[in-house]
Amino acid sequence: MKNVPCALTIAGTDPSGGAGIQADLKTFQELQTYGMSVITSVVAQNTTGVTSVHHMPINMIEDQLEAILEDMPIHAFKTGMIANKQMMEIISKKIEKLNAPYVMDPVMVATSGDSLIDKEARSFLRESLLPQTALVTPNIPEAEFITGNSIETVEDMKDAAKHIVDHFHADAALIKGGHMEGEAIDFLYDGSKIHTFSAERINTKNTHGTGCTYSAAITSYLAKGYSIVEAVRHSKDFVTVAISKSFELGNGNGPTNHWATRER
Ligand SMILES: Nc1ncnc2c1ncn2[C@@H]1O[C@H](COP(=O)(O)OP(=O)(O)OP(=O)(O)O)[C@@H](O)[C@H]1O
Ligand SMILES: Cc1ncc(COP(=O)(O)O)c(N)n1
Repeated sequence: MKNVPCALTIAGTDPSGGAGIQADLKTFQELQTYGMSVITSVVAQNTTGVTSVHHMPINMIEDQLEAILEDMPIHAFKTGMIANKQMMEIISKKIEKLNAPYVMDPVMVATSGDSLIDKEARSFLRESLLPQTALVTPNIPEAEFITGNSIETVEDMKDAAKHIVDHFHADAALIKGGHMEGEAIDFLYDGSKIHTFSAERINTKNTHGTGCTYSAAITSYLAKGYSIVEAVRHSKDFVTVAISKSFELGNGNGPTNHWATRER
């Protein structure tokens, strides 16, 4: 079979299968996109939190990227957890060669509250990687860090989306409202217009990996050639169904159900 959409994730791992590389590959597979992965860090974690982290040596990250670049087509790619500035520098150097829409999930802190990237990396992400993105998908605390402004209302969320595009030169910004009260409402600014995506809030604690799953779904749709607005629209449905049918597994925040859309 030729002309299969191919998507790449560059991220950390989750052996419990709900977040990181594992969530991304499950999502790519569900959306019939050929999935590939570059591992930045091996993270010992589960639904209750992170116990330890082992960072890949920088040359291993570079070699993994080169192995794919030399041999495989890439129609869209995403980044998740990139723990330090040295990793970001090597990824930044390859973006031109990757030559495909870049979706950044600016992962900083896990649902469990554990910090996943260091302070220097947060600044590098904002100053150097963000301007190269087709879309960035911060949750509220991440958007607050990027803009330096506090976000309390939906108007603040819309302002943050505009601020990220206008000042940090992402092509588009999607501010996710999972951490707000009430409706699960997200705002996308694409440089010309604010688009609103909303869903009823599902009463569950099982939200481990929602951000990873959402950005992986968007990457799949971009690999298939959808516009940013249509990719976000379909992915919002995908993540909402995955949360509504989430698994009661583990003792902490359980994982979402990546195959839920199939059964609808
Ligand atoms: N309880 C919920 N019910 C319905 N939708 C939700 C719920 N929680 C989060 N969402 C939606 O899930 C998507 C991910 O949003 P969220 O703000 O939780 O991202 P995140 O914080 O990056 O995720 P994570 O929890 O994986 O770190 C968004 O579309 C958000 O609106
Ligand atoms: C490797 C990795 N990447 C990202 C997350 C964030 O996901 P969540 O906030 O849902 O735990 C995570 N826990 N682990």
